[in-house]
Amino acid sequence: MRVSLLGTGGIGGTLRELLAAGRVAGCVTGAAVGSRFPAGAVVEELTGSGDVVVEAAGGAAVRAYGAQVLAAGRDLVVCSAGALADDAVHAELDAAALAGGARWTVPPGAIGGLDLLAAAIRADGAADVTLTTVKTPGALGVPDVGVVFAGTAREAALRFPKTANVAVTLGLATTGIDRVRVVVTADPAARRTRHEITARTAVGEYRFALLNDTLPAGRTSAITVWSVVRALEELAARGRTPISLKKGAPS
Ligand SMILES: NC(=O)C1=CN([C@@H]2O[C@H](COP(=O)(O)OP(=O)(O)OC[C@H]3O[C@@H](n4cnc5c(N)ncnc54)[C@H](OP(=O)(O)O)[C@@H]3O)[C@@H](O)[C@H]2O)C=CC1
Ligand SMILES: O=C([O-])CC(=O)C(=O)O
Repeated sequence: MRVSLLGTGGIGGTLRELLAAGRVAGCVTGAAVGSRFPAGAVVEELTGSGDVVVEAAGGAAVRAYGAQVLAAGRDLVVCSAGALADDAVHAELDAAALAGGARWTVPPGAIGGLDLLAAAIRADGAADVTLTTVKTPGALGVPDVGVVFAGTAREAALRFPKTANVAVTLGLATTGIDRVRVVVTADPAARRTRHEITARTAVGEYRFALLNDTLPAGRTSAITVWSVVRALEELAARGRTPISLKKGAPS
């Protein structure tokens, strides 16, 4: 499977190295496009030599190119899940995927436990899901310390468009981005990014604590790269059948 990369920063650049080194089973490098690539030629470059495109370039890139990639019949792995806090973007990707006969998916990225939570919320009864995130003020882009945000996952994505992707991913996988509660704390002493997910469901109570090393730039959890690797390997093994989550909530 040929993998094209939209974004060549922390995630995309590392993926490019892993693909070149043969570290992604069943996958080879397609195109790699950074922000200086001529905008009018991006989609052709990505789709011309890729069966699947990994977006690791930010919400604006999802909006600009995501639907075009899908409409061209190429699968899309979306890292910048925060863009999906805009329902119109979500609907646009769905429509383009239908038109192009392609699939799009959001890998778990910097969090986990979503398979269990997506199962548990299907049981009859109420479910409360909360994400508590601790990052450095620098990673969050805030001057303050302590609790800097409390609200829904959708609100978190609006407040932190570059660094609340996991909130939206959790929302999509579970009770929805308007129901999942998010608390964000800025801690200058945080040596790792901490995400804690707690869920009370009809069939049990769950707590996942994730302590992630970051990529050198200090914001993105390194595990995100490996989450994409796993998603790509599964896509390759299953002939581009999507296996990661997009929407875990029952429809
Ligand atoms: N789902 C998850 O769990 C996680 C998601 N993320 C998200 O993944 C995305 C990538 O993260 P990361 O790699 O750390 O980010 P970086 O900032 O390190 O890299 C982003 C890359 O995208 C490029 N880029 C920006 N705009 C465009 C564009 N319009 N067209 C093509 N390339 C573009 C940048 O180019 P240039 O350097 O020239 O500006 C840069 O190479 C971010 O949106 C981030 O928020 C991050 C962590 C976890
Ligand atoms: O959700 C995000 O944008 C990124 C994040 O928290 C992480 O990498 O741990």
